[in-house]
Amino acid sequence: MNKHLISIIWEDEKLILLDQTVLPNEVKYEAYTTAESVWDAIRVMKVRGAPAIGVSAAYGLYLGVKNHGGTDRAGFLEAVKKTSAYLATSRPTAVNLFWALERMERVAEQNSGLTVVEVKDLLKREAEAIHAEDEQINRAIGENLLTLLKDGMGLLTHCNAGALATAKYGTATAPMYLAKERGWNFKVYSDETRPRLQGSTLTALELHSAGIDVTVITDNMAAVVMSQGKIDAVIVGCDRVAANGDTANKIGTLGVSILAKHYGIPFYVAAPTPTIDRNTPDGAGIPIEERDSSEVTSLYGVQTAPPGVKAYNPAFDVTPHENITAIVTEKGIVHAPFEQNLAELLKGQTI
Ligand SMILES: CSC[C@@H](O)[C@@H](O)C(=O)COP(=O)(O)O
Repeated sequence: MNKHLISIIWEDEKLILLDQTVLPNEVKYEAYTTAESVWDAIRVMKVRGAPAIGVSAAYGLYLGVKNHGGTDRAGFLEAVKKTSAYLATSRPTAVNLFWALERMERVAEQNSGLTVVEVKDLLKREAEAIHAEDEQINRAIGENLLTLLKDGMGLLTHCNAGALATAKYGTATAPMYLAKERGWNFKVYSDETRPRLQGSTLTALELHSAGIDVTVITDNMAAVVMSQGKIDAVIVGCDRVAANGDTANKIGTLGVSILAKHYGIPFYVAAPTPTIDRNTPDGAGIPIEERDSSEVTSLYGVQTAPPGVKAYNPAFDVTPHENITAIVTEKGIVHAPFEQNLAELLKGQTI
């Protein structure tokens, strides 16, 4: 991965984020030192992608309480909960946000016997751990995905479940980076992914700059490349996997899954276990973010639909588990029956 394209850096008590809204034209890093500014970076998608949102929120929580004055432990715990609840309102669909915040809150709760200064330090270390673990998780997902793939295959991906969406490697892109290390050559097709263009501005950028063979297509070309036999497997990321395997991911993923089923192409979901939400029984319970309609009616500030026309902009859709060939986690590959096999995979995991 190009060193200039690291999405999250923690340095000198500052969260440094690569502004993903100006890629691929500009590589701009900004430093964040408050929970409010981190909330805003998540909301406007300067940082985006489920794991990256979780990591950023964890640092945001620490930044939000690190200057809390006084030594009153109950007051400090209250501040942690308040900051966590606030950061949780930044975006609704990626469960990693809530998972990371809950993990941070637990550290404060379970160590309430320590001094405020000590708990602050533990919170910082927990955010750093969440950040570091994400890289290991993604590498393991990549290794597991590689067992399902062969050198020379054509792969299709949607949105950006890449290194930019995570600490490193990405989830859906992890096997692509690992294959490159091994001298394998995949031919990757990246859906452009309207309305925010994560596929062309982010996935194509990071794969292309890593020397991986990537071809951008507009979303409405996925069917034709499949019909031409160019795609051997689809690999996508996820924002939340329900207990029965139904998977929320970037808008358009549902359509890609239907196409893959039609053409008999395996459809793999790359899923870190923190993205699996055992408290949501099925896809109908996953909150779907609806973003401003201007994302649909304009592109880079240029109006592309009649002013005043209605537009609908759900940011995610849910792929039913029937369309999924396998959910590939860092702990192993899960096939149907998903409900049973996901529960088995996560047995004993507390959070
Ligand atoms: C490893 S990232 C997985 C998902 O978060 C990704 O595919 C996606 O849908 C990102 O949506 P975004 O709206 O860009 O945050």
